[in-house]
Amino acid sequence: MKILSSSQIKQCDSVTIGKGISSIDLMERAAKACSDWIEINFKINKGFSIFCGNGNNGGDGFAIARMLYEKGFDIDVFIDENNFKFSDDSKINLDRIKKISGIGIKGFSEFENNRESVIIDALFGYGLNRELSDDFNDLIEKLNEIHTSKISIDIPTGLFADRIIDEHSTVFKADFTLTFQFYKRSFLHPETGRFCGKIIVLNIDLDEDFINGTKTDYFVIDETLIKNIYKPRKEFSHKGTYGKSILVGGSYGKIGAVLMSTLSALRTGSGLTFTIAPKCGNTVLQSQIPEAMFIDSGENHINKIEIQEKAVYGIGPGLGKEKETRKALLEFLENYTGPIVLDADAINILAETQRLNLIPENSVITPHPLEFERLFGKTENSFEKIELAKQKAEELQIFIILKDHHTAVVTPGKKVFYNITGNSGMAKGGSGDVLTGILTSLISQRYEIEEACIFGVWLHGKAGDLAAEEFSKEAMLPTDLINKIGDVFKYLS
Ligand SMILES: NC(=O)C1=CN([C@@H]2O[C@H](COP(=O)(O)OP(=O)(O)OC[C@H]3O[C@@H](n4cnc5c(N)ncnc54)[C@H](O)[C@@H]3O)[C@@H](O)[C@H]2O)[C@@H](O)CC1
Ligand SMILES: [K+]
Repeated sequence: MKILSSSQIKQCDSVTIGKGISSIDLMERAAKACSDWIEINFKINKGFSIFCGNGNNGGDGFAIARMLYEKGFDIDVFIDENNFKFSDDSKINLDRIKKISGIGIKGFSEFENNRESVIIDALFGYGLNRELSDDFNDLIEKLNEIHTSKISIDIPTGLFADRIIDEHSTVFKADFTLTFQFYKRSFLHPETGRFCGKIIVLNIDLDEDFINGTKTDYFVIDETLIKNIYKPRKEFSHKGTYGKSILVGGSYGKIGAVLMSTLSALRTGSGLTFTIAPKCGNTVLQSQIPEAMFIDSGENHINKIEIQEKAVYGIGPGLGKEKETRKALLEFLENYTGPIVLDADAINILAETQRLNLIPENSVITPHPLEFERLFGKTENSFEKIELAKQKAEELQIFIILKDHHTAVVTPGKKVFYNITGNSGMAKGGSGDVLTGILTSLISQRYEIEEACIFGVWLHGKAGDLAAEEFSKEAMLPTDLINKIGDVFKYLS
């Protein structure tokens, strides 16, 4: 799914309006999508306090008020008593509710939290273009202190669609954000996304030709995209059809890391799977994963990485940074040109030796925020981090998978794909090792690298979501996630 900027969304709204639907009817469609969703999901709540601004976001609020009232809910609407200048469509919808005697319309200052009503924020949407005034800040701070369910329409008021906010900004803190047609970038970054609660994207049939023809660097990985990428296994095939994955890692005390990568590669469908690890890992690897072949290298840490033909390497899990291991990695990179997945200590070694130029083109690196910083330096915030990642991905012609709550795949063509599967139960040592195995396996099965990255992060998160469902976020382990990979493939096929 494309992510458009606020000015592109505005244009998209205008183009849609230019092609036959009036703006007031488009607002009606948007409000209907919201009120239908609210009716289904807030059945047991009787009352709603709806805070409306003066622009079209407020207009949505007035129309939602009318529709929820018609569905039998108690409604109070609150408006800015110091500003009676409304946008045209907002004014029409305000006039419509003025005719309904059962809907109370009051000033913001008249709001008293004297009943258990759900609060709906229709103050500002994508039209916000400057910091909020003190009056709005005070109102939002007051609303944020109230313990009741809160819903934002389109965007939590105080957030901009596609940029960072000052860290002291006041923002409405929603439990649900009902947003129209597109994710907004700010929903996907940690500094701003924390205000959105659960995000519900409501389709309001904006003009498809405009959306298809609009250029953007930013995308959300959705199931439509995944279903286009996923290649079901062919019946007439053999193990050679599904490639050769070689997982390289492990050191004394950290054999589990490469074990999990290897197992993940197998569970993702790799045809032939090898592990290069030090001898101390032989017994555990061979007994835990009889399907994988073991190639030893060193006693307690890797001292050589053998080059094999037609293989895809995933290097780094549990690797350690011993002098001999560093040398082995650099030597390997000097002599190998195929795509590689580099993670964990492989990334740290490259950062410390500043040998990033050795990474073959079209390789994948999977840094978490701290590893990214070691590689490319500090940034002020996560929006800047994405921009720096785009620049580096292009410069080095590699794919950067920036691991975070919403992991982002950054391509050498400077496209950014945000992942929305996954959960905080995956914030545990070992999850990254699983991702390395999945990615290596998908690339070895001849998925295009970009597709492998997109599919890999989605699959990893989805398996994590299934593991959390069964075991809880607290108790789930990366090995539980590996055991759920099969269920994700079943879900897809
Ligand atoms: N026909 C359309 O264009 C549709 C618009 N929709 C709604 O309309 C919203 C966008 O509406 P608008 O463009 O009217 O904008 P908003 O309602 O978000 O903001 C209203 C106006 O307030 C002003 N403003 C910006 N920052 C301010 C600040 N800090 N303090 C005070 N005033 C400020 C701006 O002039 C802005 O246009 C969307 O988020 C969505 O909710 C939906 O109804 C779908 C269709
Ligand atoms: K809003």
